Amino acid sequence: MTALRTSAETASGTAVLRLGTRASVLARTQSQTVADAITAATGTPVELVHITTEGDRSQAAIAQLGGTGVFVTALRDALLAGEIDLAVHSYKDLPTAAAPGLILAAVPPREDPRDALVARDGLTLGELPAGSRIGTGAPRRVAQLRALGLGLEIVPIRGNVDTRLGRVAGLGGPGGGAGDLDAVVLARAGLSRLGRLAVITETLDPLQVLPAPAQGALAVECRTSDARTRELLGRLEDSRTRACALAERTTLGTLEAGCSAPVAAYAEVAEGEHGPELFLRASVTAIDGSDGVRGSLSGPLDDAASLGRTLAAELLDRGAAELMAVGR
Ligand SMILES: NCc1[nH]cc(CCC(=O)O)c1CC(=O)O
Repeated sequence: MTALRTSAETASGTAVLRLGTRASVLARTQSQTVADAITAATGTPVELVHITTEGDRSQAAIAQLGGTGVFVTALRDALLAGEIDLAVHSYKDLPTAAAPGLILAAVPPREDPRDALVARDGLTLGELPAGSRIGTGAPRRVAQLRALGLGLEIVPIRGNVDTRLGRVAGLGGPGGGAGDLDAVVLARAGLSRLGRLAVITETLDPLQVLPAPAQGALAVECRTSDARTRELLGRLEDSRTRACALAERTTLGTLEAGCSAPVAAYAEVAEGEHGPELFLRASVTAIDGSDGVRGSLSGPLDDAASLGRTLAAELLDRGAAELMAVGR
């Protein structure tokens, strides 16, 4: 890993916060957004430090690299070594297990968490003819797309957002990709952060395709012992986003599944009779799309974790573990 600069002070003597980021355009964009928000809220200057992770170096499928955490470990090592003061992760890429010595100091307001279809000729999912080739690498998306029964052919792909968009016929652009696919499915939030919402031909209804736990949310991490940084980062916190992500990820964790399991979960806050309530949905789908279970639950925001545990237990009762084992 390479620290571009190691200075910890500006000319005026204000302590600079060093923010570790992966080098992908999406990671740098997310990191810069958080850096700007910190500076706007606290006046503290933030500098970006580029860190290379195994997920960036290798073109192997994420599942083969050890699944959860390939994008995260190098950033966490740099935090623990004191080379950086904070790291910004896509929350959905974080392993569900806690990291000793580190704390999730802030969960900023979430982007639209839904999945998006980018198809040739402006087509929607329902308009794509049977046999159309749809690119996605996430088992959760593969399983749910197959379960729709539209006769789509799912093609495993990965790579950064531009690489994936370049595979869609007609979207290659200058020096662009092969255009060998009819469509790709990716997180709307990633396209939004990159200013590419215009390429979306359909935002997928969660009733058809439920997003990944914590999709669209960022996780800002620092050392547990670093009281100053924790205090500064606290200013970015959105407690509703944290509660939703916690409910979704507790569902995932209780199912003992990682980011490469066909598990989806989505929580929203709605006004109930006695104030805001959390409405949680989750699904587990066999990778071949042959079967699935889905459930929902609502309750107080303070009960986010227990809602996730209860919903996961219900799904396990209904055969979730057996569904996750299909095709393994
Ligand atoms: N798994 C990779 C990843 N991690 C975060 C995002 C997008 C941003 C987000 O979901 O917050 C993506 C790309 C995608 O799923 O299309």
